[in-house]
Amino acid sequence: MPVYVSNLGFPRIGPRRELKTALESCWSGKTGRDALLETARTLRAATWRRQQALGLDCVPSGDFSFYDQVLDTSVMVGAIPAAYRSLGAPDSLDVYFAMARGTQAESAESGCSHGRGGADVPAQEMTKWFDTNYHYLVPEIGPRQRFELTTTKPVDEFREAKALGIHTRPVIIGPVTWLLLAKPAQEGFEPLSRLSDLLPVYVELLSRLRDAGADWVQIDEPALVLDLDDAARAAFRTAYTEFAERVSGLKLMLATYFGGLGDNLDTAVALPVAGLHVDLVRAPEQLYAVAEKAPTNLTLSLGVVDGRNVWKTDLAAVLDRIEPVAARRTKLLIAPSCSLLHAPIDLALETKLDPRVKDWLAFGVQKLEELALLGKALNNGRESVAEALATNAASIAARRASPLVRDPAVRARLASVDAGWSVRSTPFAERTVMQRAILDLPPLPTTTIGSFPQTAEVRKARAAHGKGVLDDAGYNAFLREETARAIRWQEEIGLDVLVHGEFERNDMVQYFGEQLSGFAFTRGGWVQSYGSRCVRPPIIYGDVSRPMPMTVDWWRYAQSLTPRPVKGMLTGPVTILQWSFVRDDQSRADTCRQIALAIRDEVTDLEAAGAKIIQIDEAALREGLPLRRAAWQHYLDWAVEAFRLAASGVRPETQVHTHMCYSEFNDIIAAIGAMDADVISIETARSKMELLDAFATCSYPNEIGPGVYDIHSPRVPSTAEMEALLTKAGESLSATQLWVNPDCGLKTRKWEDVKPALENMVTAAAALRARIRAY
Ligand SMILES: Nc1nc2c(c(=O)[nH]1)N[C@@H](CNc1ccc(C(=O)N[C@@H](CCC(=O)N[C@@H](CCC(=O)N[C@@H](CCC(=O)O)C(=O)O)C(=O)O)C(=O)O)cc1)CN2
Ligand code: MET
Ligand SMILES: [Zn+2]
Repeated sequence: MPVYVSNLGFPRIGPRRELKTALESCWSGKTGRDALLETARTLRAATWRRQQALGLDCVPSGDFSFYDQVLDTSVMVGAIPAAYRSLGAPDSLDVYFAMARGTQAESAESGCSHGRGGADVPAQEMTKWFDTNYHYLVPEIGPRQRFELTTTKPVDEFREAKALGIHTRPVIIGPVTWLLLAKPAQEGFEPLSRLSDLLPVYVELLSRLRDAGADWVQIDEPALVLDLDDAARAAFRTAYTEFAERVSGLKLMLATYFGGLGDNLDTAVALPVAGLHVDLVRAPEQLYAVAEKAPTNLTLSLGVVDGRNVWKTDLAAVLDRIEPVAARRTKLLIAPSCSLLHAPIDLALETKLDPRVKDWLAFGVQKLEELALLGKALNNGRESVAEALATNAASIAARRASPLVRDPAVRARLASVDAGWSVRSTPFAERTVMQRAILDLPPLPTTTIGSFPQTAEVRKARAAHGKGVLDDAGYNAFLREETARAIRWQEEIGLDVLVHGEFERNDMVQYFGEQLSGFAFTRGGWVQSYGSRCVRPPIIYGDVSRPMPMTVDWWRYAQSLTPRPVKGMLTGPVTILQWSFVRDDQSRADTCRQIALAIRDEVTDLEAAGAKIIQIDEAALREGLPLRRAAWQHYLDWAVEAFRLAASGVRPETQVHTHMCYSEFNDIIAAIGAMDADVISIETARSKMELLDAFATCSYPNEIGPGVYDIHSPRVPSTAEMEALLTKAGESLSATQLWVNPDCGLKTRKWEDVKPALENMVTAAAALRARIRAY
């Protein structure tokens, strides 16, 4: 039996972000719904045809989404909270986009929204998909949730492909993972307890897929790589036994990814499914155990090409490992480790990359080419593709031997770092006294997280500059004007600690990546982050250093305009690491330490230029946490150490801030304390300050700015709302500890929302100050 070549999912944004453009155009009312549907159909067709042309035996369908695949699943099974149901038919795009984005902002926007009547409904909560920078919309499940098949999206898309003559393997999210990702609609409730009510909907869906002609269905259960309790393991047995008993004539490929099955392996191989996909990139060591334990009639899908990174696969090394398995097993597939959702689409579009580095890379399309090649080598012998294998081997060898990846100066410097480099010279209790004397801020000082709106004008100017249409002088003058306006406005409304606004930055990671040595960056290597929002993660291919100051001139200019302190604004080493494609030839910890030294240089340069406050954002610290608890401590040790290495080169008078968003702090509060930032700002508005419990319980000693303004929504919070949140914060923390700020940066918002919101925030802080003074 041959080895089949398959894919688990392809990016849906389109090679030129066609879906982003169509979505935003529709949301803004510029184009209608039909145009959006048409773009989506065209993209799906092109994606299927392309994969078929690449020689895949197994092309996925159902991996398309207008916003998020978890939201698709929620809507499909009817998990639509009451607030959204009044906005339209449950299977309509009105309801779908309302769940994704809330409704207040769109009340003025026509195209995609009909009959909302100015409803003010917030979006569903968004959080990170496992350890990726992709966000999903969190399902909300209560005890009375009625499940019913509300859309037949997977069936529709299967038929759509079939009509084009392409027989696909539909992809759906499995019921157990979906329930484990859900949050309870009321405290103390366990969404997983609703499994038996959910299963009939899945049975109906699977039956319909079979009736439509599907023979295999890929059912994603990445939760199988997490630490699971007995109840969760039992849920897997219940669900898949039910499917085996109630759906005949359909084979399920149970897909696991982002890690090894570990102690869930016995559970997984015992499930009555026809196939099991395992991630052999994150967990290569599990190949032996999986092959050993999997019954011979279980089709194995081996994830041998990295779906989470951009490096060419060492094809000979993969063949060395797979050939012995292929010789012994008859039912075998090869695939990417996970869906290609997390990879950029096509390297061929990168015309400006250093050709030496480009030769080491494979994006989504190239990864599928690698798989096709591996399939030929396994089925027809390596000699049948000898030339292609030799070319691949040459690229792998060139990268390994390249002087581009090693910088002796960086290595020598890192070797000379001693423990003293990552400790502030003075303890916080003494630093804070010195900082207070210098900064002379009122109690409850107000500030923002850094970015101000990235308006169309700002992006256009940058695009024009990139194309050479706007020269350096013109671009700089434009950015200075934006910055000056932002500074003036912050002074006017009475913010205490100002920011320059980050207008010069395309993205908080890419901006630094473009200036650091050892990094490459792409023109079109977009990856979806959430909805229509995308990022171009830089590629770290070599040792990292900072040839020149990166932010000092912008800071200096902004500070020259005002007597109030302007924060120096940097992205921290863990976040730069986490949101880049990282080299796979050394540990993440080592790469992170190199970045930390580069940021440390920037920190000390900002201080030398006169900055009294420097913020080092570590937005991704929590998401970098390994999926398995056993690996946490090791990660936290090196991640915190890297932050401290970046932050500790300054005098005690210099105040170091950090910022984190989307963080569940309870589990990692000790590590956050160990970062020893003088001030931390965190996202707390949506959770109504619940996050602060962790800080209060551990008597967190340093200063904290709990976000009082949810920036992910265009809604303008009232003064009373923010005052109430601050009062609540004051109950768990001391007033001398508190700062007042939004949840996160304001780059995705519009000035017309930001202005009243921040004015209200300043008023709320003033009201609270007055109350404190009255005591
Ligand atoms: N890397 C990263 N990850 C993160 C965040 C983050 O800020 N950065 N924040 C959190 C939430 N995630 C987010 C991810 C993306 C965006 C975002 O706003 N992305 C922008 C792109 C940002 C960017 O790179 N902008 C470039 C390119 C802009 C662009 O599209 N230009 C046009 C032309 C310009 C025009 O005419 O409009 C083009 O190149 O085609 C720039 O400003 O220079 C978008 O999708 O719209 C926001 C939040 C978590 N993860
Ligand atoms: N300084 C950054 C900003 O304000 C921090 C964002 S965290 C995703 O945009
Ligand atoms: Zn943030």
